[in-house]
Amino acid sequence: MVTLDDFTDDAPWVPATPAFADLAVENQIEGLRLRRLVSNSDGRGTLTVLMTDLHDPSFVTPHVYHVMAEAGSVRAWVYHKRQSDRLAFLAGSFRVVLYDLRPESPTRGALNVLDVGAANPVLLTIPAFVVHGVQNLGHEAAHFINMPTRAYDPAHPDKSRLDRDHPGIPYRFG
Ligand SMILES: Cc1cn([C@H]2C[C@H](O)[C@@H](COP(=O)(O)OP(=O)(O)O[C@H]3O[C@@H](C)C(=O)[C@@H](O)[C@H]3O)O2)c(=O)[nH]c1=O
Repeated sequence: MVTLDDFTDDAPWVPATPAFADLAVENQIEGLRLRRLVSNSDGRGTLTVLMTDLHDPSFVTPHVYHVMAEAGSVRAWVYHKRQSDRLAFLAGSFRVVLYDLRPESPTRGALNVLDVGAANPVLLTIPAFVVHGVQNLGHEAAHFINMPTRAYDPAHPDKSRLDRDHPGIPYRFG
């Protein structure tokens, strides 16, 4: 008869590559943050930590959701007034486009175009009022995770949208 004492405890270990290292973005929009996601892989597959309060008590989330994006699909343009988005891309091939329309921002007018996903696994923090859009560049459905800083309330959805082809934004999704 097996008992709990028959199990072996994992030994303490030190990660070879620290997760969440900050990555630089050219002409980076103020408040935008790009951090490296590190996958631990073995013969069974991979495990990737998307967020943890282990080293930073503020690095937690009240709300997590999964987005399945059809091939070629575009989610644009949108901003939030009360939350930051924290988007985890670690599979597929996505283009994230950000545009700074904040009147007081030191980077007002800046456009950032980021290609992320399996080839560039990142956690992207998008501050409130920063306009953004996400496109699945791949030829099959792909997935990303959002862990915003506030829970989504259907009674008060925090989502402000503009048509993806609006001429006022200097980017066109293909
Ligand atoms: C965000 C959210 C949406 N929903 C519902 C509302 C709607 O029926 C469906 C799709 O929601 P939306 O149209 O708001 O999601 P969408 O426009 O696809 O926005 C997504 O795309 C990227 C670019 C983002 O920036 C995120 O805000 C993410 O929500 O899911 C929830 O039930 N819970 C949630 O937390």
